[in-house]
Amino acid sequence: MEVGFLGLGIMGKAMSMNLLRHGFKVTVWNRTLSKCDELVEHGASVAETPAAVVKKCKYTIAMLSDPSAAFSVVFGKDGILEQICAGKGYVDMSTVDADTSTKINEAITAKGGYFLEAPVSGSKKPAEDGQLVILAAGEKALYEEVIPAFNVMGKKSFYLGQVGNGAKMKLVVNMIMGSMINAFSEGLVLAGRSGLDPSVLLDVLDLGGIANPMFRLKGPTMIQGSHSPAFPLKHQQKDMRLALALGDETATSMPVAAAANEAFKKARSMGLGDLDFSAVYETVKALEQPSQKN
Ligand SMILES: NC(=O)C1=CN([C@@H]2O[C@H](COP(=O)(O)OP(=O)(O)OC[C@H]3O[C@@H](n4cnc5c(N)ncnc54)[C@H](OP(=O)(O)O)[C@@H]3O)[C@@H](O)[C@H]2O)C=CC1
Ligand SMILES: O=CCCC(=O)O
Repeated sequence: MEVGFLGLGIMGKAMSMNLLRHGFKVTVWNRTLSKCDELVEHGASVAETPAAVVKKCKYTIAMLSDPSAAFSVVFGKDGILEQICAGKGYVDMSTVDADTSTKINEAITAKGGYFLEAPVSGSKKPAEDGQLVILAAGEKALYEEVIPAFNVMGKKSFYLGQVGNGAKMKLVVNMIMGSMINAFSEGLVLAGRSGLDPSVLLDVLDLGGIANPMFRLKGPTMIQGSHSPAFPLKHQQKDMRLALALGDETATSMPVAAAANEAFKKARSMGLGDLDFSAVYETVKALEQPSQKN
């Protein structure tokens, strides 16, 4: 199977590498073209523009940073719309909001193409290991045609119906995750300031009812103050912002998520946006220690 792949950031690089490893013919494009070199070493072809990828491939997958990037590769000069036509499919796996996906779907289908949104749960390591959870919605026929690629990139694919449902599911998941990492950060700092060993807290948490892979994976590196990016904090803040907008649309009160978003914004203002989202811990640590006198 031949596929195009747009966007070779942390996730796109790992996902396209996986496709190559499993025998797919992959044509890649990235805004910063030099990032294609490593994929070429592993057998990929390169195209100069998103339009050139679509011209060459029946199916094109994208994994881009945010709604603005997703729009840019579709509607911009040399973008997808210049070549998409009947018989070609476009699969956007970026995390965006339902409105962005809907507008892209309308533009692609107006040209006769097929569209599927397919954001993913799981980070750098699951992407490298082909263990993502894929949240697809849109054209069912396209979903069925690209299942071989999803089976290589992920451990489970959900088909969620109409365009927008994949984006919404992904934002709900990341809203929960963003709130959890904030509560976890506060717990680690509270333990330390209460004279407890945060490492022992990790052991206690891991044996109880709120044990989870995220605490297990991030806890030790957070305690060390190491936040090498797997999921950049700026993207987590984007997801909180989009989830809160979904809360506005549906009149859903989310005070916990709103507070978590403020912490991610604070982290960005401290220059931590390109670090892992676990760096939100540093904002809690940075807050002045309360006076013991009162
Ligand atoms: N990292 C993670 O753990 C996960 C991330 N996601 C989501 O996946 C998407 C990608 O994440 P990730 O790989 O971590 O992000 P990165 O920041 O590592 O990569 C972003 C990619 O988007 C490209 N890009 C950014 N702006 C534009 C633009 N205007 N036009 C064209 N290309 C652009 C970048 O190109 P360039 O190289 O030129 O900058 C790069 O290829 C995001 O939506 C994120 O929320 C989902 C699940 C997990
Ligand atoms: O969007 C990023 C999700 C990261 C994860 O699921 O661990």
